[in-house]
Parts: sequence; structure tokens; C-alpha cells
Amino acid sequence: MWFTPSSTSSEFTPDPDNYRKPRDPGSHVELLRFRKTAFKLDDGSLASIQVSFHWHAAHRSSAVRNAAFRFLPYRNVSTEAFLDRLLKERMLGSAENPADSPAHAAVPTDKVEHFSLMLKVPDQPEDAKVLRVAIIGAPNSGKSTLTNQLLGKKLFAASQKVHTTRSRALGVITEDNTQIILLDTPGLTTPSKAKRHQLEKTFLVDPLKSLRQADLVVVLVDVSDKWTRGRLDFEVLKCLALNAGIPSVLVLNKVDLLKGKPLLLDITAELTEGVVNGKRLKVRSLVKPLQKDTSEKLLKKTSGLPNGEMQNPGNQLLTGLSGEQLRALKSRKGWSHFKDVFMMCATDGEDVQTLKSYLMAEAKPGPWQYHSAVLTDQSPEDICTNAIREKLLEYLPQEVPYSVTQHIELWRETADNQLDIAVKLHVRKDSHMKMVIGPGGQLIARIAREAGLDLTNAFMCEVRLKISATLKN
Ligand SMILES: Nc1nc2c(ncn2[C@@H]2O[C@H](COP(=O)(O)OP(=O)(O)OP(=O)(O)O)[C@@H](O)[C@H]2O)c(=O)[nH]1
Repeated sequence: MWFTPSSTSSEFTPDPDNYRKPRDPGSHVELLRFRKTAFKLDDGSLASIQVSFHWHAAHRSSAVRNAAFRFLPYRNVSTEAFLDRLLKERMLGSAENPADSPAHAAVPTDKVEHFSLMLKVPDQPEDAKVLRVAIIGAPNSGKSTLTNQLLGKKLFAASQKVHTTRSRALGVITEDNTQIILLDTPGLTTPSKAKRHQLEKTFLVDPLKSLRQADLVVVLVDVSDKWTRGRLDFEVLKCLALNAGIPSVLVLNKVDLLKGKPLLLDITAELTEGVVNGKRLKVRSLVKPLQKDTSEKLLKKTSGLPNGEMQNPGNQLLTGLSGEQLRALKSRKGWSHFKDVFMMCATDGEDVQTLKSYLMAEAKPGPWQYHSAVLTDQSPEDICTNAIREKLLEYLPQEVPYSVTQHIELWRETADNQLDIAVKLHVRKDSHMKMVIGPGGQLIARIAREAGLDLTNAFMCEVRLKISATLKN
């Protein structure tokens, strides 16, 4: 968090030249509310932002009859310090127009508004470009962290525990004429592990579904894990083999945790089989790069299709890979068809900016899928439960957080632009209950405070989150 909302929040009369009108020329609009919220910066100074205003559209569809549209807010920056901050922070997007960056856009707090925004016709320019990116990798490789950093906003839960992400969700970056759709997926797992950990079917199906829709696959590997970094996760390899026609890039993540950086070259050589973008790597390597024809034969064997030929993923996914293909794949440690390799720290803004620029450049002419105000397809309630789930996973030991379920009891926007949320946690065991509450109620209060701050950032309004817990077997 780089700012904390102060309690000062006021309504005021808008200057008509000072807000952005909707691009839909036919719609009759009427300004309903216009708010200004003050924020306290780290240096103690105050800045104000126009956080939201609502339009009443005359030609509403029946699905949104009772809802007012909320358009991408235009913001006024009232202190130099704040403007300075915006311009300096690279992850916040275009310095020319910081107000347009995703970090400053709000997710609707109302699920009907969210739904209507998802259905809204994209406001695309004539030269629109688009890229659908599937981010896949083993559990805990940093997929959600990377997605949040690319978005410049924390909308996806990320924790040190595996299986933080329960189902597929998307994040949308829209800048200038380009829309990048990020498909965040649960960590790839096997049917037997899914059964053992009582994981939903989404864990098995969602990554494959995401892949089918992608123009580019980003494979994330945690290089700080010495047990897994030497070879690509078998489930990842299977996904790549099933979708060999979709370009893919390798991202070696968590390089900040790696002491010996030269090791990165060895890891790269292993995971790419010594070939990137059809060219042999010129690095000292533990493995001998595969001969080009051998590598092509292997691809043929594992995908069951001629090298480079686009396959029918739907059919492949239904039938899976044959026994022979799976055996051939098992003998492989890496994938020789990555287009590029990135080494990065997903928590570092500069590294992520490099990848973001690459994705922007990879976008191809095509229609946007979403309106530019869409940041994610997650409903406001899902964002809330995921934020709480993240803290539960972070602070509760071992398997305890996985058995806690949530029930939203109150969701109310107040007239002073605050959002009141009350969530009840259902805990299965008495011993777990004590852990969730913590000594003197400290832990549950901490979880409410921290999740509340994340939601304030996501919704760009002050969120008052109350969490209680009850025993439910
Ligand atoms: N030091 C360091 N930590 C990172 C980096 N990227 C991610 N992490 C941490 O790694 C942990 C796992 O990150 P997630 O983003 O939740 O990983 P995920 O792949 O989405 O995990 P699942 O939901 O289990 O599939 C979190 O504690 C992150 O803060 C990085 O580059 N460096």
C-alpha cells in the first residue's frame, strides 16, 4: 500500500469540464453523484482524488434496470507530491495520463454494476490490438503475484501456501490501443493430488481451458526451489505438448532468492533443452542441447502432430495424450519451443515492466474483448473472499486455513462512499477456532485490517471490514 485513506471524504459539485463523458454518443446521461476523497500520503501530506461518479443511462438493458453505470473515474490530483509519486511509479502505467492506468481504476463494489460492466460493449479504437495470455506453472510459482504486478493492482490472492488460487480468473490491462487479457489459473496439479487435497474440479480443468483461449502461454518456474527447478513440472509439459501450436515463453521467477546467479544459465539450458526460438543457446550448460532433428522428433511424438502445426486442442484435451506420448514426455526435462526466456522477480516493478512491454509488443490487431474499464472478471464478493482467504493462508498453520469457509453477511455502500462488509468464518474444529481468533482476538482483527486495506485499494473507497467466526461442523 502506498497510501492510506484518511477519514476525510466529501461530496462536492462537479465542474462539467472536469469529468470524462462516456464514449457512447447515443446515450443520454445524467450525473448523479460526484465524490472527492482525501488520502494521506506516506510523507504526511494530503492529496485528493475524485474516486467515482455515477451516470444514469437512459437506454439501459433490462439486466441492469436498477443499476447506475459507473464509468472509469477521472481524478484530480491536488498536491504536487502526489502527482510526483504517480509519475515516478513505473508500474502505475502511462506517465502521460496516470489517471488512465489500471492502478487507479476501481473495481465496482456492486455486483450488478460489475456484471453490467462485463457485458458492456468494448470502447475500442479502430486500430485495436489484443493478446490473451495464459499464465501457467506449478503451485506457488508466483502466478498471482505476477498477475497483480502486471495489473498494477492487487486483485488476486497470493500466499506462501500452495493452492491459494482456487479457480480461473482474468485480469485486463487496457493501455492506449492495446488490451492484454491475463488468464490466471490455479497451480497445475494431478487428479490424484487433487483428490488427496480435496481440490475442486476447477484445479484440473481451468488451466487447460485457459490455455485453449490463449495467444501466448507464459510458463512460470520458481527458481528458488532447488527440488523442482531442474525440470519443468510434468503437468506443465503436458499442457505445452497439448497446445504446441500456441507460442510460449519461459519466465524464471524469484531470481532474488537465488544466491548463485550463474545457476540461472544452467536452469535455462535444462528447461529449454538448450534451444530458444529455434536457436541453440550459447551458454555453459549441464545438458547437451538436443539436436534439432531429435527435438523435433520428440515434439512430434509428444504432441502427436507435425512440428509447429496448430492442433485441435479441444479434441486433444478430451482424448488426452496416448501412453506412448506420455512416456516420451516423461523423458523430457524441458521444452525446446519457447520463444523467449525472462529472468525476473515478480515482486519487482522494473522486471515486471520489461515483461509487460514484451506482452504489449506481442499484441496483434484484433477486437478488444472487454470495455476498457474492466480490470477483472472476479465479482466484488469474490475479491473480498479471496483477500480474506489470502490472509488466512498466510497466518494460519498447515492445513487449518483450507477448512475455513466464508459467508458474507453484510455488503452495504454508505452515503459517504464507504463500504461496510461483514464476513462470518465457519470453522470446523474448536482447536482451529482458537487459532483463527488468536490471543485476545488479535489475529482475526489483523486479518480484517489487512484484508480491508487490500479491498480499499481494489475498490478505491474506504472499506470497513468486520470478520467474526463461528464453529460449524
Ligand atoms: N521473493 C520472491 N517471492 C515471490 C516472488 N514471486 C512470488 N513470490 C511469493 O511466492 C508466494 C507464492 O506466490 P503466488 O503468486 O501465490 O503463487 P501462485 O503460483 O499463484 O500459487 P498458487 O495459487 O498456489 O498456484 C507468495 O508468498 C509470493 O509473495 C518473487 O519473485 N520473489
